[in-house]
Amino acid sequence: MAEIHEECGVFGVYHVENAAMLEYYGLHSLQHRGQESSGIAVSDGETINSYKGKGLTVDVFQKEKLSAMKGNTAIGHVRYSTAGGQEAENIQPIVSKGHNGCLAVSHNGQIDNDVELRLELENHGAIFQGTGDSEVILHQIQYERGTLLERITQAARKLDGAFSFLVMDEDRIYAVRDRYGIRPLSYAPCRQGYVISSETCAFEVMGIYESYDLKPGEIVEFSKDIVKHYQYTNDISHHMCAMEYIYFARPDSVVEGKNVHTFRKESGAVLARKDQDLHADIVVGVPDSSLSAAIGYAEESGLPFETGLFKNRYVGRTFIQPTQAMRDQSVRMKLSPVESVVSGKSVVMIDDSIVRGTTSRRIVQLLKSAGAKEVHVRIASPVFAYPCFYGVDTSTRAELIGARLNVEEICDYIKADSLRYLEVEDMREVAGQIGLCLACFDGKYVTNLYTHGKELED
Ligand SMILES: O=P(O)(O)OC[C@H]1O[C@H](OP(=O)(O)OP(=O)(O)O)[C@H](O)[C@@H]1O
Ligand SMILES: NC(=O)CC[C@H](N)C(=O)O
Ligand code: SF4
Ligand SMILES: [Mg+2]
Repeated sequence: MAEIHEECGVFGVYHVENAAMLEYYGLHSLQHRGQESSGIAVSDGETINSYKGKGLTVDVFQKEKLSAMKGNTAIGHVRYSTAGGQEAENIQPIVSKGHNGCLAVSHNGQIDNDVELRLELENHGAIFQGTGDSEVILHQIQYERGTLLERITQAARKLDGAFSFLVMDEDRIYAVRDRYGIRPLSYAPCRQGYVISSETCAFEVMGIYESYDLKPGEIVEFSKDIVKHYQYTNDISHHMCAMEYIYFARPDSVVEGKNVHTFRKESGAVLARKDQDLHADIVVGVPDSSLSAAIGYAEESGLPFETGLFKNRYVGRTFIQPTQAMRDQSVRMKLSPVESVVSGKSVVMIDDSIVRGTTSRRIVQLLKSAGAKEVHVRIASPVFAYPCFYGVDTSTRAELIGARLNVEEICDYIKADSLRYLEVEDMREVAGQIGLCLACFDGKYVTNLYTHGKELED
């Protein structure tokens, strides 16, 4: 794979009038998790209708479309593909119409034994529409026997990897989380029903401030206006994706009880404590995802937090651009130094991560060309050296600068006066009781990688 992408977002609405409209607002709040495609499936109690398309939620859905999608139960999805391409067949929710009714599935994460399960299902006669891993979830549920809950339970036990997914039939929604707790999934009461979301920021826009997280290995059933909890396995662990806190999630989201902005601020404070001997004038964060960490660094060090970089909000996330030339151009279009702020100053520049080094290298150059005397780069995460197999579309190991160069060499490459990262142990300290997946930093994958493991050799 040649790109790094973000993740997907899932959102469900159970038993709320005009579910499609609420679903739209939910997906819009999760847009930062995936911008490739957007889709909504609505149940009117008798059948499931879906509509999906490429692009942002606001572009795919118009008011007329949403008003025509009648029903009070819905699931939706915003996607960044990690398995299977961007073709229409892979856009979610994936819907099936079988002899026993309709089913729709929305998935965030990555099924790592997808190749093995797909082969087995095909050998039993399954005909897949697309090439993605998420369709395996739907087929596996259809393949099992018993009630829908029994079929989901059996399927969840066979799926390995990272998954937070929603399954909807004509009158129920099931929310399911993998046994390792890698991807977030929360739910909250909403009017006479419930809403379910990858991130809690989607609840806040609905005026909902109290929500609950699914536990690893849990299935939560929303039916007959009540919530029922089932544990499909007791073989569980807690490995919440550290990158959710570092980069992906919105700062106003609460993940596993911890606010993302607070996590980032505390990470910045840890960086500052390691810099007792550094004499600098100002702290500048790379907008937007590093601003919380920069505020934390400034507070801890006593240095002023300054807006030394201005971001043009209409340029998307840069590390999703397919070629290096496009990435370079995007960083240039996106960020401008504020000369009057940085000129003649020794700057501590905080970013959340270095992936290929494009952003840091360009920004150091921008700050220096605007007159910065020194630029000390501080990264609020450890060295990113291993690809992710859990729902984040990363480069091959060779494309990650942290896999090829040591910290001193990276510092030379980005032409900084000094460079410091956080350590894996620092992330654990900030997370406290919350168990983290840190595999992209330490290479300690929490699951078997099956056929995907060979990508580590690329
Ligand atoms: O080393 P690189 O390959 O350049 O990637 C690292 C950069 O990519 C991300 O920002 P991005 O510009 O994607 O999005 P953001 O505006 O949300 O921070 C991240 O926050 C780093 O700034
Ligand atoms: N980023 C994600 O969570 C993507 C989900 C799924 N693996 C897909 O490619 O559609
Ligand atoms: S490998 Fe990294 S990005 Fe992937 S789930 Fe683990 S912490 Fe998150
Ligand atoms: Mg950034």
